[in-house]
Amino acid sequence: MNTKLRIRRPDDWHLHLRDREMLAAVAPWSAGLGRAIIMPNLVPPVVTGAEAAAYRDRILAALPENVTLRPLMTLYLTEATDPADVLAAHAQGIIAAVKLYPAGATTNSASGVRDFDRVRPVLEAMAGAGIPLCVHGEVTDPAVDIFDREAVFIDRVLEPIRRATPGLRVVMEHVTTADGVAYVRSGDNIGATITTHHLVINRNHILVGGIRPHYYCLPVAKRESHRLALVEAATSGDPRFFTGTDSAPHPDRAKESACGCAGCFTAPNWLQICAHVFEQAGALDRLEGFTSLHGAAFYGLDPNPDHISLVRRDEPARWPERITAGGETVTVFDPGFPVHWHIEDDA
Ligand SMILES: NC(=O)N[C@@H](CC(=O)O)C(=O)O
Ligand SMILES: [Zn+2]
Ligand SMILES: [Zn+2]
Repeated sequence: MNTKLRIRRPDDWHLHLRDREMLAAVAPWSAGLGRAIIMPNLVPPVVTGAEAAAYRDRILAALPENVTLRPLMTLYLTEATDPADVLAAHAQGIIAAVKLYPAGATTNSASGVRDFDRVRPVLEAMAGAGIPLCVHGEVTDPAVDIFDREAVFIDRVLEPIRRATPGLRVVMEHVTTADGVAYVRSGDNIGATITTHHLVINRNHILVGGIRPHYYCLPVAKRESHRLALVEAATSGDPRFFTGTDSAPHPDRAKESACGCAGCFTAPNWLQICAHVFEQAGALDRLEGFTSLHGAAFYGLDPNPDHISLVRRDEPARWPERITAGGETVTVFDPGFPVHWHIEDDA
């Protein structure tokens, strides 16, 4: 039997589109979105309003014609960021948010923040203007176990920042722990994105039976009890939790390596997989909130005006195992089970 679910066109509140050949190869896979928050961790990073405007133009040029995707740009916060530039870029509609990477926490984060006191004037300006701060929430202290870095970040960095900057709107990006979920639920002016892959894999998927580089991302997937907390949060209907795929393409050569880099490429199949997760949780009626309503509300935007349909069919949905980008291949995230949800664009 076919089941059809019609929902507002989804948005993605955490997306890596990269640049040059990779941008050209991956952008069409996100063309069905309404809006996407575009991450600024290019090499070199997108630091100024002018750089964000130029990057937005490169993204628009890489998209097929007549697509709906509206890229919402972000600035990469550095210790040298000028509050006036952030405010001007926001006032001109160039940026929707600012991204905080603790220096060294993840891919291309070397220019991130080491001393959080040095960005206080920017954060205060953002709080005053209502500009959200998107946070990669992991400490980089080598003494902290990698599986504890999100929980420790909340106590050592995030809570002090939020106390010192009342009114600052914060998105805890790609939350991966029950601690993160509980923290988001405990406060005001805070939301969280949850990725599709963290809804379906736990740390065993990365390590049991051999090292699976295509399941390695940051924050690293945690134990099963945390995955269950993420599924509960995503499917609960709580508007503080919304989709951020963190689709993060890397060449297979860079992932299948003695020191493989972090990131899962989920743009081609994240929505189909999300429908599966919500179906399994008996929460299909809450899928639209998670993919299409809660994030827009957090960012003060209306839902997209148009709709798509998700149709459950007996035959599994298909997507390529890998795509090519320039001379490289990029492996598409494999959920490890058949997914029967297919997308139909109603636009
Ligand atoms: N999530 C990842 O594992 N990687 C992201 C960076 C990030 O979002 O932390 C990337 O840019 O590759
Ligand atoms: Zn991150
Ligand atoms: Zn990311």
